[in-house]
Amino acid sequence: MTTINHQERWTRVKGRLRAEVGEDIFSSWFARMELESVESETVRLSVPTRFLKSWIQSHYAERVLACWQGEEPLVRRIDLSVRSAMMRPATVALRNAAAAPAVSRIEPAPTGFGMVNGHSALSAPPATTAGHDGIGGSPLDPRLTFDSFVVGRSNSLAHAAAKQVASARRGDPVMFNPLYVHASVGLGKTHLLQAIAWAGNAGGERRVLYLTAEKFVYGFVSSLRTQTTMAFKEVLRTTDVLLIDDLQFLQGKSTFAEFSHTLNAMIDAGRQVVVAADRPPLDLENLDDRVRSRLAGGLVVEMGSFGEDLRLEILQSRVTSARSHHADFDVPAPVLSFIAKSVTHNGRDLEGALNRLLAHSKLTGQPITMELAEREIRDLVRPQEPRKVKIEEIQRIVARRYNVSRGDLLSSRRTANVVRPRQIAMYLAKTLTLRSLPEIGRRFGGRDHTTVLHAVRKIENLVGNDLALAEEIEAIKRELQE
Ligand SMILES: Nc1ncnc2c1ncn2[C@@H]1O[C@H](COP(=O)(O)OP(=O)(O)OP(=O)(O)O)[C@@H](O)[C@H]1O
Repeated sequence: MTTINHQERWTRVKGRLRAEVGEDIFSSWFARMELESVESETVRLSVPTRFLKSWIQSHYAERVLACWQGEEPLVRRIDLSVRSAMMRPATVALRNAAAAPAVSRIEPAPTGFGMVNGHSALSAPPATTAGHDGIGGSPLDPRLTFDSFVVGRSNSLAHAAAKQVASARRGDPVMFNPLYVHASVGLGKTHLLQAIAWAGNAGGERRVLYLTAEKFVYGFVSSLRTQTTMAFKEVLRTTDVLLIDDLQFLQGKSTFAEFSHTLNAMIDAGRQVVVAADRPPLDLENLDDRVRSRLAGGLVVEMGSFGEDLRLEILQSRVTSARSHHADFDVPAPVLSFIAKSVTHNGRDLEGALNRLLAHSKLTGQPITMELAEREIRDLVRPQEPRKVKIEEIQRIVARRYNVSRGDLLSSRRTANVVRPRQIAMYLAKTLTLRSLPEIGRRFGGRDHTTVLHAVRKIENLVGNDLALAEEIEAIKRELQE
């Protein structure tokens, strides 16, 4: 069977998984899962971190297998591995093409750590990290710099804030602390954080530490095991700029406490913290209220989805950088426009699409035509998903429509002009988001989940009998989707 067949099947398996577990769970756990190979009865999949691997294995192994069997009954086994951080963007097509070079060469930092201390990031880590494997930073990808980050409408604020953080000098007043960047999968959070780390390195005087949340957990747990917690804390507290990626993956009660302590200590000492996650601080359900509000208390910036212009610019810049290694790699402008129009989801898919064209052009020597591009990227073209709605937006729009304030909706006021809009907003929060009843209650001024349930039932009943209300709610839904 061809690679493309496997890819198509994999796309359908992901569709089944997405339908079964819902969009939120899918994007938290499976969005970064990639197909490595299919060998008779075994499907090999990979994820970027050990944490994801163990979580998927313990919670979703059977479901993943069942979804595969739904597409290919002969499959008996799923083999899940952790792919190297340095291989992140490679695609199946490229990996299977052994002779095909990557779009641009990726060289692991010789130290294997992302700690940069004012010397070259590729030089040995500072003495404080030596000998404490759990304390080093996470690996940095040399391609993820400010130079290769394309700025557009959806990410310009995050980019400007990141630049500001990166260019500050030791002793400068810290402008936004923490800087909290959130975006859906593949929209450039890691790219931006690593760009700060590389730039911090070039600046030369501050100690910048880039850690994935998983590495933070690992560093903390392993330092407990080897009784070097003091060393771990010392490294964190002698860091000038702490960059924490994928915060939604932070796990474990004692780690939360350590994270909270580190965050407070860093901010109170005027040292910079930058956090990236796939959701806003208030939606990080594992963290306690104080940490959430501390995280929300600096600058919170969302990076929205890429517009077509930005996608095209990213593709053009990727082709230019690929050309420095593969001079004869030529993608005609209409093909680039076609990819920018059709591959709408995220940066990883854009890169995947180009990698496939590059692999094809290297292996066959044939020019890249529109027909070839259409064939190669078929499975990366996904139907438009409805826009994700946030509870704050629901509150804002409902409040405006009923001429009350958002504060009224969250307050304990029980006058009729506030009670009904509040119930409508809770009903919409339950039906349009994946948030649980207790979470919705918390977001509506700390109410009990039974109050939310009552509101949802009440509006459900009313909508069945009251056409005007049903139409009003439909209009609010349309406004939320705009
Ligand atoms: N503005 C941009 N300019 C250039 N490349 C980008 C941009 N945004 C994203 N990319 C590219 O898209 C790919 C995915 O980006 P990245 O890994 O930073 O996403 P992420 O938001 O951290 O995703 P995840 O939620 O999975 O961690 C990377 O190859 C990255 O270089």
